[in-house]
Amino acid sequence: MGRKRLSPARVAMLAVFGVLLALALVGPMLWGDRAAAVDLERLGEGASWAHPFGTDDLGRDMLARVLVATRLSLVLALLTAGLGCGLGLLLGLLPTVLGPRLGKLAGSAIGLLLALPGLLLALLVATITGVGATGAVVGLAVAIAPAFARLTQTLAAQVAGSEYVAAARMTGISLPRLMLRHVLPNIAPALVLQVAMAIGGALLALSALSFLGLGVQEPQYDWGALLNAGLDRIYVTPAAALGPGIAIIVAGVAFNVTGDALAGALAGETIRPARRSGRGRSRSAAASSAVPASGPSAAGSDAVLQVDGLSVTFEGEGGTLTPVRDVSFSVAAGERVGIVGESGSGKSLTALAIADLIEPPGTVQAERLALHGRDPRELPERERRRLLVTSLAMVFQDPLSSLNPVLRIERQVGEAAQAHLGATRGQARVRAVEQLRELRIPGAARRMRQHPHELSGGMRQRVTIAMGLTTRPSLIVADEPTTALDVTVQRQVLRVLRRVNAEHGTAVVLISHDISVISAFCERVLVMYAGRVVEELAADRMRVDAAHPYTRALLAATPTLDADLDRPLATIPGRQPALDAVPGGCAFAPRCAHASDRCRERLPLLETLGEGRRVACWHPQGAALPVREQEMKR
Ligand SMILES: Nc1ncnc2c1ncn2[C@@H]1O[C@H](COP(=O)(O)OP(=O)(O)OP(=O)(O)O)[C@@H](O)[C@H]1O
Repeated sequence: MGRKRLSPARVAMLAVFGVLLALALVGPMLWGDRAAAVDLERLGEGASWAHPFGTDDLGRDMLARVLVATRLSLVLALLTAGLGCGLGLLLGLLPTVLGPRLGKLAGSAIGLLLALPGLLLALLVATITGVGATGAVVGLAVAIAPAFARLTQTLAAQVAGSEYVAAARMTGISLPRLMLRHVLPNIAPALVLQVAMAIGGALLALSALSFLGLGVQEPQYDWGALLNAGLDRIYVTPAAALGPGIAIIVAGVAFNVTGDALAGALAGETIRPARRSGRGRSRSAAASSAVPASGPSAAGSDAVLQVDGLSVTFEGEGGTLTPVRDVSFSVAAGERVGIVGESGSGKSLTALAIADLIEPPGTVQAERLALHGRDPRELPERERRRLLVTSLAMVFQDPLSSLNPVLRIERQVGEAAQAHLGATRGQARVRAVEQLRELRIPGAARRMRQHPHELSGGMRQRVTIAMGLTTRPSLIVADEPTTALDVTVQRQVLRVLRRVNAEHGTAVVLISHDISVISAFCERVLVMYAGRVVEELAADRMRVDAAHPYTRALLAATPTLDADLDRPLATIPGRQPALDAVPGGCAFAPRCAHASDRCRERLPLLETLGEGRRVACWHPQGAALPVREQEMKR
């Protein structure tokens, strides 16, 4: 990324800002005596060579007083903005930190404070704390805080909902660390600009209060107090008011421009917009975790993952939606299982539920949801988090939004090792380089120093996989990991996953809407439709064994090497039912050529047809399959 050039106007304002800071530092030392020197022979004089801004009522040089007042004016403005923004920051982070219920309360409190007129609030507090500089600073700080809190709240909510924060949460890091490392750095550029504007605003407001006699009191003086003194004689000797007036305006603009430049520089260096998937909700990220060498025990089964009766529901204003219904499956150690289905069939929510990443108002119900035989929901919070973090790695669709834009690769890849294996920063770094090398990422040591935006899409995805593998996971759930990548890079990424599976025996659940990707990569496939698993079968037998009309339709819509190129590809007529209109019987019935009245009225259960083979259909196609009567279950 090329460095953006500053415009001449910005450079000039930055120079002015520097001059103001220098004046604040040395002004009172250089001109303090002259500013305090009373000259009874030159009372209230106009502009002259000796006194460019004239003199005040006691004959003191106005220019010297304006220069000396720079320090107090700036210090008070900085204090006000610092206090106000600090209060606002704490208040604004509360909704994110406190969780949904208490957070809502904190959000309402911010709304209430915002509704109060700022100036009234400032005057009220200033009256309580007493007229003077302290009262003005505290009063204005309280007035600034609510707006800053609302901005912080909005920005933090955006970042907290991002995939890289989900990824960081999967590493099990503590809340303060999550806020400090992942949330605050990403909202900083917008906040810096706001702080700079708050300083400029505070400068004006403090000057106004001093001008009204409510701010700085004699013998101290700031630009506002000088303006007050000069304004009395504005028609006689306008220069006396001009000096402090110009100082206030120039300083206000300089702060705003400097803040803007600083925010731009921060944003330019750190944040680039996340590439959206273009498929509704963009979801991608890498969440990482892994199993330690000892790993959780398989508790009498070699299933890495066991899911029984999993449903995900969302309570909304229009009622309850259940996008995932009664999903059951297991994954054995070292197995490669695919989940395929059209967009909206519930694949990703299934993955998120497994990783405990469903956010309220979503809820997860399951008879069993066990990793290595242990159901995280039955464990105390710390153990639950640790089991998840040390058993499961997730790789999502868009690698750019999976990675925290402000952190170097080394910090992100090493994070799980630091948080859960007790690795020091140095050890985590070594582990991270090893991991990148293991994934054959060229120039691993150099990559470690880079930020996500400096890597190509495929490289980023490999880094997100590396994040997940740092602590040797026994299961990787990869949700559309190649959808955002071009075909060549897709192949490289799948090859990486395949190698990890082969070399470390890591089980992989690969989620995709592309049945050809799934059948090429996986050993076993689950086909999902409208939130349910409708068929499970061996990947290499798909074209022979597929019994559900939906699976067959998906296959027919995928070109094969021996396909007749003159014939158009088959498409599946109709569309999946909306979540609030899933029919009572088989959800695929309205699109199915074989549907009967029974299909429309009664829900077919997922029946076991043999080892690793299940189908939920009243009229399974292909080889002689029994058509079973089943109980209706919704
Ligand atoms: N937070 C939510 N609130 C309500 N509905 C949701 C929420 N998240 C997802 N859904 C809905 O649940 C259904 C299943 O979503 P999911 O993302 O699991 O589908 P998917 O099969 O992974 O599709 P895609 O590949 O497009 O992501 C969709 O209709 C989706 O709109």
